[in-house]
Amino acid sequence: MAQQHPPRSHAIPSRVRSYSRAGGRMRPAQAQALSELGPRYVVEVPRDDAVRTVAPGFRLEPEALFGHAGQARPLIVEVGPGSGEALLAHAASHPGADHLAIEVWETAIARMVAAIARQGLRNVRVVPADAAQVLARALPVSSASEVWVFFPDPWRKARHRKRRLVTEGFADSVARVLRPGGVWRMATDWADYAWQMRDVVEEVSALPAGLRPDATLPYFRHDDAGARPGLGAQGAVAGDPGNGMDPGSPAGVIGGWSERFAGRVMTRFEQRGLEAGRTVRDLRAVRTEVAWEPELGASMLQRLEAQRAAWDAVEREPWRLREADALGGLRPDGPGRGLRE
Ligand SMILES: C[S@@+](CC[C@H](N)C(=O)[O-])C[C@H]1O[C@@H](n2cnc3c(N)ncnc32)[C@H](O)[C@@H]1O
Repeated sequence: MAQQHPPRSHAIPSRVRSYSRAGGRMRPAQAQALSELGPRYVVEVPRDDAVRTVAPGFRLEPEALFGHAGQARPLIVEVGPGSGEALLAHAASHPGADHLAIEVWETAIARMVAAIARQGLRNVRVVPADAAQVLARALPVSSASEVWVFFPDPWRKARHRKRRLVTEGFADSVARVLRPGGVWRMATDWADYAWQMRDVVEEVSALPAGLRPDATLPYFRHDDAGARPGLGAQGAVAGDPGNGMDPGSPAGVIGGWSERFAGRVMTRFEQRGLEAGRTVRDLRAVRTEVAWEPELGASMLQRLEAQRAAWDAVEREPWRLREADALGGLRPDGPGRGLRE
């Protein structure tokens, strides 16, 4: 069946900044690498009203960008790749695929372009902009085979949670750019963020948004399997309450974690989490072949908007908690249902 897309409006992507640094001081060698190599690898992005924003009318054309207009190739998009270790390793071993890094931090971009040039990679380009805006409007619909978000900034404090990148709105944009069958990969070392990611994917897939959680390790609603090593896929039987499994959650269909993505290179962010004794969790969601009915898209947006308004009201008037809970959606004070590590 031909893929149809809902007439969704992405006119107002989040202006909440998910990053703490974009500029900063660079070493002279990094500044030189950026000015010499930037024109070859870094996409020039017309700005909206601030640095790292994307002008509303700007459209990226991946095939033209990689110099093979009219010829579709796999496209891997990494959001916040830092210095690009994972993406560049993948690009080196997959010369037939294009790789797009969307990163805001200039120092990381400078390191990345130096590494691209050093390794002689011809299939990597860098977009220096807020990924929330790039995915929401600059990348074409159904253009990416994979979207990666590894170790996004955790924003631990409750009042900072709203800065987290992985939200329902972001998930909707990921669904927008993924091709049917395309894969969204995530990883984090923060338990409550992992649960937020899982909740987001579940929430968005409960609406007909075209993302399906693709979990291979079942989770336990009442006692976190992911936080208890040894209780992995082998330790649990789907739907068996005797195993502590939530009887209502068939393993591998809803929720849960994925095995570590083999293409994920160990970075200092993962290393730091492991050294601090945190559990690293991978998640995966797949873009379904769902055919969109215009009314479906509209009702989905309406529901999301109602949920957001309800949770906004709770901030002002905390006694509205029950009403907001009844509407569902993500609690802004951090889903993850109280999991601590
Ligand atoms: C904690 S680092 C992780 C880097 C890398 N993914 C890794 O696993 O090592 C998060 C990165 O995401 C970038 N980032 C945060 N928000 C972003 C956004 N909205 N658009 C693009 N990059 C973003 C930050 O600049 C930073 O480089």
